[in-house]
Amino acid sequence: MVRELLEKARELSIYTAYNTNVDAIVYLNGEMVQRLIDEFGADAVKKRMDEYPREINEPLDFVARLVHALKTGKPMAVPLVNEELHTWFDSHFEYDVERMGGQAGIIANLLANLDFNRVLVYTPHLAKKQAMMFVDKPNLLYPVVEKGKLVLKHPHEAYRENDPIKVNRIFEFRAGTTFKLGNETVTVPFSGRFIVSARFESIRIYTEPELKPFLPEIGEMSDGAILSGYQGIKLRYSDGKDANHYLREAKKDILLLKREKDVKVHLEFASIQNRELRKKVIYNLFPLVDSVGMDEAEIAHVLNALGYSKLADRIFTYNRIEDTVLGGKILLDEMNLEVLQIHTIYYIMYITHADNPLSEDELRSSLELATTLAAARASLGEIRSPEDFKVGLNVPYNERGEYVKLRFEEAKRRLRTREYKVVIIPTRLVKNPVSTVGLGDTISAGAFTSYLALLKKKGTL
Ligand SMILES: Nc1ncnc2c1ncn2[C@@H]1O[C@H](COP(=O)(O)OP(=O)(O)O)[C@@H](O)[C@H]1O
Ligand SMILES: O=P(O)(O)OC[C@H]1O[C@](O)(CO)[C@@H](O)[C@@H]1O
Ligand SMILES: [Mg+2]
Repeated sequence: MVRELLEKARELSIYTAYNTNVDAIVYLNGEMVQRLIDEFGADAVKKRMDEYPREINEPLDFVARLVHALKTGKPMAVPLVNEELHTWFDSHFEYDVERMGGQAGIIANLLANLDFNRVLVYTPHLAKKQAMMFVDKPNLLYPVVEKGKLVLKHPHEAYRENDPIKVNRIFEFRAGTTFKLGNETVTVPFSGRFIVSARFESIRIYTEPELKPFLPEIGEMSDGAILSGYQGIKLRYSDGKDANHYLREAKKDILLLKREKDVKVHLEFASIQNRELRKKVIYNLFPLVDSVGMDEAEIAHVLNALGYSKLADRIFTYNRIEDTVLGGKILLDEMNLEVLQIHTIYYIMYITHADNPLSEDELRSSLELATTLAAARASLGEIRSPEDFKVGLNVPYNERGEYVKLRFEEAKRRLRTREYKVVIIPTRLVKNPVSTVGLGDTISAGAFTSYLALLKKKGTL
């Protein structure tokens, strides 16, 4: 069933924008964390953890937020705003791997390798190094404007020498890693990643003015669009531009994509530390898109920005299904989304209104496809061909799978869910993943494209 669904999804053409970067990955072990804590002293680290810096301005901010992420085992991302820290990072870490990062980049490579009909990827900054991180597949194209016309080229042929390049540092951590924080012994509860996201002036999230008039044409030639990277917008820039400017442009982009045809748009949410910016992204963009995807830390942050701080704290601390369903319902209704997808370490959930054309079984099969793809990527590091999907089918559901289903049935009984379709599946969880960064993007790409394929089968796309 999921295999056939993947076949169907592969017939689609997808547009994806905006963010790409280089992910420089470090695999953390206990000694490395211990050295960092010892360098600054446990007391200083704890004090800074209490202050909870939302940006990385100096090394101690990084160590404090990293240790906090390790204690909770939650996927977190914190912006690096001080360019001078590159030297500090480079003197402290050797990068084990460099690979394509950014939702748009990861999703483009994934869908291209799965042999989708066509994957059109747009990123406003395409330096040669970045371009070369795109896979060499003929179905992967980048839009350029030549002599007033839209031309589609492979990213390898479309790079611009002088474009800036953005490097994010990814710290992969594994469940069971231990270290001491003063008298306390910390054991990392879940595997995941901590992202130090580069946030510098030179990187902007937008569509170049020459390309913008072609967005309706791009929308028309696509079955769906997956947009992400808004977390990279800064509140203010030294040239006087601000987040309001970029968000207004982002809204125009979505409306332009939908102008000739109501192409379905999925927004992949990512962590936004700054509450003001988070709120702006949610209020400006969520009402314009059809589908949103995010992880458990992100739904908690979103609900917090919408004023549901108690519920947000509960989700962040306990990750209870009942709270996530409640939070999901609130978000679906307040933003009037068609579909909301939440991925967590133990389960993935869809929430739609009751009039969604897909049945609960169909929605579940879309999530099955998503977790199977993520399991394949976690096992292999990369999905290089449609055949790799099979690897995911051999990964068992996580050990809490039955418990997840039980708690979900309980939650459904307790909460009013008649006006909604809520479905949940346990994740297929790889014990020793090659890496975890990008697994959420993989889930969302698999979920959204299979959702579209199912709509198409029903004649409602
Ligand atoms: N070891 C693993 N095996 C399979 N799936 C995993 C594994 N670890 C995490 N996942 C899935 O990946 C998701 C991570 O998503 P997210 O936090 O959005 O990551 P990213 O933003 O880096 O893509 C988790 O919610 C979980 O469903
Ligand atoms: O917020 P940024 O800096 O665009 O980075 C997004 C990060 O999220 C990922 O796309 C994973 O979801 C990473 O590859 C990347 O480093
Ligand atoms: Mg994510």
